[in-house]
Amino acid sequence: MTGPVLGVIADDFTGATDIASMLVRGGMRVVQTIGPGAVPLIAAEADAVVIALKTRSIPAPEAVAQSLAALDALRAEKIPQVQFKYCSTFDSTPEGNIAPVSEALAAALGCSLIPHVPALPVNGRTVYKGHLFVGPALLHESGMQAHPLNPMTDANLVRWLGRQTRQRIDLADHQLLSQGPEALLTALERMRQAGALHVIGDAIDDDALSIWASALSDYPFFAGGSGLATPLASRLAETGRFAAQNTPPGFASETNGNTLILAGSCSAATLAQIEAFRDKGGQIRQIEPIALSEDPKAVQDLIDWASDALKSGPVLIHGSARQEDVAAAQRALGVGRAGQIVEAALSDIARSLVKLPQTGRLVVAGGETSGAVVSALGVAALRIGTEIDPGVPWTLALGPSGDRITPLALKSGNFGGPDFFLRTAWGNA
Ligand SMILES: Nc1ncnc2c1ncn2[C@@H]1O[C@H](COP(=O)(O)OP(=O)(O)OP(=O)(O)O)[C@@H](O)[C@H]1O
Ligand SMILES: O=C(O)[C@@H](O)C(=O)CO
Repeated sequence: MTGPVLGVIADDFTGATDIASMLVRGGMRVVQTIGPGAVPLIAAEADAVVIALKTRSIPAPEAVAQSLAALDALRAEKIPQVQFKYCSTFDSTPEGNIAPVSEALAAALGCSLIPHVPALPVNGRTVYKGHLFVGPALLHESGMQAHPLNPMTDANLVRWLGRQTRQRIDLADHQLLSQGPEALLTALERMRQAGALHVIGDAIDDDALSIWASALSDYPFFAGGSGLATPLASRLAETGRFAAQNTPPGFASETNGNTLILAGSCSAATLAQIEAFRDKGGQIRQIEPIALSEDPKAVQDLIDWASDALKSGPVLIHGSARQEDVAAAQRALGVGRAGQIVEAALSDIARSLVKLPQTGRLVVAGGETSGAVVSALGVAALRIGTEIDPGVPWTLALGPSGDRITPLALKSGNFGGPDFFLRTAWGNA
């Protein structure tokens, strides 16, 4: 029982912290690295290593190259089991990147079957007969059909993945799962022998995920969301692969100073969390990309305001805006530039404020936003601590030589309850 038993390659930053948190729930000590560079530095202290990449929306050949480099880092640590983690809403386009990346990783590992388990029931993402639901709605009627980068216009995952590959795709459906892990394993082997490379897995609840976890506990490679992580970790502990721990570190309470929240996500969940913070009388400012593009000094003004405001309480700064305001900014500046202006401003604010004694901890909302802020702060790795809400843990951000940067929470846009910011700002998180 030495060294990590599971390695994860995640296609975005908040998705990486999501699965890292789910593995902690299952009793694992988990570290997350930003890219593969810090893996040799930190892997030895963990049961699972999660490598965060930013490959979800880049061209497939680049995503494949970066994912293979991450796999090399995991193999150098002799980690026996690997998951490719993608979004529980299967975020991808007809070009990829789920099929190209998973196929390249499977080939490098000598695996001829790729089980996919995207479901995350705790956050409402379930798969039935190969169709992905978000809460009560089919994926393509859930709002995801209007996603700016990867509009998800078909809930049938076998069909959707089929647009990304010529390989055969089979379905392991709910009825098969109900026969238990042995029957599932036998069926997977039969599908492999019949020529399938990919198998989309149903899972409508945590019981189904436990069956998947039992069936896959000896599989060297599989792909999917973070839902499988807790039951898999429990299964690996039960079978003696690592010694489970029950008390993850609570990094947020280790510092004085107030919470700084930076939000770039424009998701419904994040907008509601911002309103709850405002209703509670929290100190709050909005940044607007059009105004910023005309007055670059505005960022410094905000930094000056926030460094003072943080002395008396938590602060929230958001680019996040309603769809019509985002659309207006995108029309004026272009989609890419509008986003970059917000990301650059939030990154500058984080860089300036994080080192002040009045800043006790940092919360960032949104995957792209988190990627920008984490890069600006020079974060190389995160130790994963207690869970705030499903898929969102407190972490301790470390620099390239293991130096402490700040307690940090990275929140996927749609994750967290309405009081998420309140709890990170005023405690009980
Ligand atoms: N007012 C605004 N106008 C235009 N773009 C904005 C505005 N506010 C934020 N943005 C941009 O919108 C994008 C939001 O993406 P991000 O990945 O951070 O959130 P998300 O998609 O909700 O999160 P996740 O990927 O975790 O689901 C960022 O690039 C951000 O800079
Ligand atoms: O799987 C999820 O839903 C999240 O971890 C994520 O990747 C959101 O972008």
